[in-house]
Amino acid sequence: MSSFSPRETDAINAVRRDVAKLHAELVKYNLVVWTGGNVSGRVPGMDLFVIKPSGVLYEDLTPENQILCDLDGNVMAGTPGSERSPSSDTAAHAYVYRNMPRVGGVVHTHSTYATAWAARGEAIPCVITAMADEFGGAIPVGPFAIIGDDSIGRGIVGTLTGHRSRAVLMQNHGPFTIGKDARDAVKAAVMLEDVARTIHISRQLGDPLPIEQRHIESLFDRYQNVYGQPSPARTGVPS
Ligand SMILES: O=C(CO)[C@@H](O)[C@@H](O)COP(=O)(O)O
Repeated sequence: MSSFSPRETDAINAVRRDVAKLHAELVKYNLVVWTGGNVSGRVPGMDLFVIKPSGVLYEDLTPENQILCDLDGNVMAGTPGSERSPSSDTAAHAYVYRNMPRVGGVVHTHSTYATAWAARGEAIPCVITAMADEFGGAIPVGPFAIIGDDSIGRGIVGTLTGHRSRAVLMQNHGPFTIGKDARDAVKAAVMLEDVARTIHISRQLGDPLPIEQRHIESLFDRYQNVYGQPSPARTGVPS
């Protein structure tokens, strides 16, 4: 039986709420069919993460039936949801959290266009400014890996460590995305599918034109550091 302080319990429950709610975004943006995707979130300050239960329909997901795991992917006994099996990809998510300490969220989908690129084992070239903004360059391909052990996680970490992209196309399988938190990882999955579709269509019409690296650099820097509303970190003003 796991026991946590009130502060730890609050932190866990906040991630449970976020992760449960964020699965609806996968449906909203047509990134999944049936139960074919998953979201997880690291619990800040704890060696724990929350992930969806395997095979449960998105409309049935609640904060209480999310599953709390340690960074080895073991379910924390006696915690809400622990009576169910965690996502099939729990080992992959856990491997990412163990080996990429700045990652706070992981998402996996089989979104159509990104998965079509993954089936070809082809990186998505950075030929539109939206990709430069969000990913800072091409979307890389990770190795073919069978679900069930650390293989997929090793492929994600091996591909994305030191890479600006928050998305990787696991060959013959589909996209995995990472972020500073679960919401950021979901955003990466949404934006990935959008650029995968656009560039696929462009390729049907001809050869897309490359963007000079210096322009990719300036676009990425602007989007990551200027775009949107001033953040408290930049202004010190609480939101
Ligand atoms: O890709 C796969 C299986 O190959 C899984 O991620 C997908 O079916 C979702 O499984 P879970 O419901 O998260 O266990």
